[in-house]
This record gives sequence, structure tokens and C-alpha cells, in this order.
Amino acid sequence: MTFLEKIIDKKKQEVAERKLQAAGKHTRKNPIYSLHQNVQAADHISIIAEIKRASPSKGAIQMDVDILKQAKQYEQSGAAAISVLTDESFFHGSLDDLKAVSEAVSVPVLCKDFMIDEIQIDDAKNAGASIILLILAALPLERFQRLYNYATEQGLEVLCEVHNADELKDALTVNPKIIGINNRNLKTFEVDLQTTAELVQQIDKGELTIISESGMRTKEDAELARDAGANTILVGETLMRSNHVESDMQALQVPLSSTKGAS
Ligand SMILES: O=P(O)(O)OC[C@@H](O)[C@@H](O)c1c[nH]c2ccccc12
Repeated sequence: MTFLEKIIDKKKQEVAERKLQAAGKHTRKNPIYSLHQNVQAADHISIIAEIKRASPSKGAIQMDVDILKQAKQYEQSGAAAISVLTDESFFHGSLDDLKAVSEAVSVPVLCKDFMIDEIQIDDAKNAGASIILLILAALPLERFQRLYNYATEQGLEVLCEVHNADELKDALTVNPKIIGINNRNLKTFEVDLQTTAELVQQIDKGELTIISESGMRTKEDAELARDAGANTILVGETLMRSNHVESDMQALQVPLSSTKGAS
């Protein structure tokens, strides 16, 4: 069994248990913000900065992080959105984390979880998310399309995450505004930054938000993503381990025109 299969098995159990409880109360306090608009307005690579205490591939990253302090630093350093891992069993996150972060910042928050059912989308929205993640590797096509439409009808943006050409083809069936190319294979955890370059070629970019996800460490990595055709990067571990979030984020926000220094 791959890790992804293990995670999805567990998620199915969690969702079944969740469905025995009452629907969530509408306690959301913050408005919905648009990542897509932030990305389109920027003249540099946009960053989705992630709150991630731990992961199955890396183990503990920063278990005792002050998430509000971290989120505010991300916002002050120009994050186009903040991603919050909400999976408890494998990533030590929670919807309470997402709610706390959403109420503390004025940028869109991405609910980073393994979504398989509408009830998770309701809960994410209720907790303050502006964006949800749908992972093509984790969903049959028809379910992906249904969840995409459901989330969009709720006014949320959807990050459609792909890792290979077949998943990309499936993602494009919904005409998504936001595509994430995960450089990490969720079945083997191998990271290859070239994944972005290989897949971007197959997208008619237009006004899309194209995110290169995972394994971003340096300015050179951000430049590689930009030169491949991405306009956004999603960065977790590097920022969680950083002692100077602000300068690290500044370095990663490379100008979008590859003719550096021009104009
Ligand atoms: O910590 P990194 O290598 O910067 O990666 C961040 C992000 O891309 C990664 O957390 C991620 C991408 N897609 C996911 C799906 C589920 C859980 C986690 C992820």
C-alpha cells in the first residue's frame, strides 16, 4: 500500500465518523479572498507559504511552532496565500489551526487536506478557508469534477494538484483557474523540480495561476519554476525551518520577467 492509499483509507474512516455528527455551525468570521487575483496582480513570483508541523516524508518539522506568529510573518513578507495543513493523523494539523490563522490574517487561506467528500469542503469553508485542495492522484475523475463544482458553487477557489500528464489532462476537464504541479510524488515521496517544467509545457497558460509545489529552497529554485512557466510557488519546509522568514521570502519572490534587472 502506498502512503497516499494509507492516508485516503484513514480519511474515509474520518469522514464516515464526521458524518455521524451534526453539520458545523456557521461560525466563519473572515471574508473569502482570492489567490488568483493576488497572483495576477503581482509582478514577481507569488508565494503560498505553508504551516506544516510535520509530514509523513520528513517526520517532525516544527512541532511547537507558534502558528499565529508564523502566519503573520508570512503575511507581512508578502504571501499571496497561506496554506494550513489540517490533516491530523499524518501532518499534525487541524481545522482549529486553519480557523485561528484565517481570523488572524487578511490573505486567502488554503485548506491543505485530502478532500474526498463535500462535508470536508463545508467544514473548510466554515473554518475560514478561501481555497481548497483537490489532489487528482487521490480522486476518481468523476468525484474530482463533482467536488470541484461543489467548492466553486460555495464561492471557494480550488487548487487542482497534479503530478503527471494523465492527472493534468483530467484536471483540465474542469477548466481550472489554479493548477498546482506537485514536484513530490505522493506515492514515493521523491521530489524532482523538473516535474514542473515537464508538465507546464502541456498547459495553455493564458491567465492561469500555475503553482510549482514542494522542494523549493533557494532563489535559484524559484527562478527555475519561473523559467519553466509557473507564476507561483508553494513553500512549506524551507519556511518552517527558517530563522529569517522575511528575507527568505523576499529572496524567493523573484521578478516574473526572466530578463532580470530590465526596466
Ligand atoms: O514542504 P515543501 O517541500 O515545501 O512542500 C510544501 C507542499 O507542496 C506540500 O506540503 C504538499 C503539496 N501537496 C500536498 C498534498 C498533501 C499534503 C502536503 C502537500
